[in-house]
Amino acid sequence: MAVLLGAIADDFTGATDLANTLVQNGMRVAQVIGVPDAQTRIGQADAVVIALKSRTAPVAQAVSQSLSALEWLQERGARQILFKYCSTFDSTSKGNIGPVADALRARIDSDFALICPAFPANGRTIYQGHLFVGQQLLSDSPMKDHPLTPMRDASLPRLMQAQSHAKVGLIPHEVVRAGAEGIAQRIEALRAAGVGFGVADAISDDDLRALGAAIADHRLITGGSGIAMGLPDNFRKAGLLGPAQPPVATQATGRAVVLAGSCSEATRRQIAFAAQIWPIRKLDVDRIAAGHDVVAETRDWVTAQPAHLPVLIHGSADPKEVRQTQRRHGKAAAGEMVERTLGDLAVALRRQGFRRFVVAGGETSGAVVSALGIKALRIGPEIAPGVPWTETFDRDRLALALKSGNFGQDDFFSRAFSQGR
Ligand SMILES: Nc1ncnc2c1ncn2[C@@H]1O[C@H](COP(=O)(O)OP(=O)(O)OP(=O)(O)O)[C@@H](O)[C@H]1O
Ligand SMILES: O=C(O)[C@@H](O)C(=O)CO
Repeated sequence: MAVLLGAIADDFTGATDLANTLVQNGMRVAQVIGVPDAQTRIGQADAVVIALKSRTAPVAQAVSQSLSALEWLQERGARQILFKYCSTFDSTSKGNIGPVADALRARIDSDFALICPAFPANGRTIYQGHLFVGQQLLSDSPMKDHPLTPMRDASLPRLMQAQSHAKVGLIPHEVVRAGAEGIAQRIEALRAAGVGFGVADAISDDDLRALGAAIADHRLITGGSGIAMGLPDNFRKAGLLGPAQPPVATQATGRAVVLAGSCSEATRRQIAFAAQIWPIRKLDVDRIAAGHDVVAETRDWVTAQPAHLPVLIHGSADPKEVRQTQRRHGKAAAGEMVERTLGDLAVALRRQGFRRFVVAGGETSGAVVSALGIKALRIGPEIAPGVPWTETFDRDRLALALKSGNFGQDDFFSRAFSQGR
């Protein structure tokens, strides 16, 4: 059976977020890690989400990986392609959202694509082209201090225009609110004016569903997981998608660990909460840089903890400390050292019988999932908006929850291990 929707996600937590939305809206979804090869089995899937680690990769690499992913999806007959990026539009003036979207648009030969990172359930809304995080403009939110992609502007048309060769326009809320027909007319007008990308305002799930209905025949869509909400219904209306199946709980049993690399405010609050109930340990970036075997030291510390409790290991630090660490070691190197250490730790802990992993942060999830050699994930029940449990297909099952840095309640980690499966 051909794939209906093919998605290319620029990080791993973003991929599970999107896969979760599609599962919640009744699609069978396979999430694959990296561009699949001929051997990758995806089972019976209505949608395939390819998780890349391209958000902060060099531009040329992000573009070429995304085009390879596109080719694989097109070979499987995908009717519609969704380029999934972060609901906080994580990028720099060089990219990678603009260059990847430009390249996909050219390859698909689509003259117009939507830009809509809105995710109202997690407080990301768009009004007059400005992205809000809760009550704050993106540029006033904690995203201004992100270790890799600090967001210092909230205007999506301006952010996109700096990265893309195409003309960028706006579909304002008054049009979106009026429904799918008006949205389609506005898109036609933008197209006629030579606009290649249209930022769509959206402040509610109803807005996202109206947008979804208006873009049923678009071959390329770009946005956050929210814009995917209305897409399964388009396939259902066209008689291509069967009735919804509820997600199946994960089966993995074994010790539980949280590996956190995200430095977001939400993750730091979640770590502080977990510190009251579980053993937790912070990685020392200077010791990693000095060549100490921090993986072995941390693994030995884990072994000494009570086996019935989850443990939490984090690189995460507040913005001031992150800045100081970056000054000492360089921005990319500091991030890479923490990611590599957490990835190697995941491998060491799997050898010690750990089977349930919560990973905080998109880049961090990329590092951990790659180190564990995971090729594909099945999507299980939702723990919090945008974060499902997932499970590997192998006989020696691992359950993983890949948590976007900013997502989840303060007690997310304990919720995940107690109720999420
Ligand atoms: N103490 C630290 N000093 C410098 N960099 C750090 C430190 N701790 C973590 N990092 C790095 O910060 C980056 C955090 O990015 P990551 O994508 O994992 O989280 P996030 O951006 O909050 O999550 P998401 O992408 O899901 O929104 C990683 O590269 C991580 O290695
Ligand atoms: O859209 C989001 O906020 C998340 O899915 C994500 O991409 C975090 O890395």
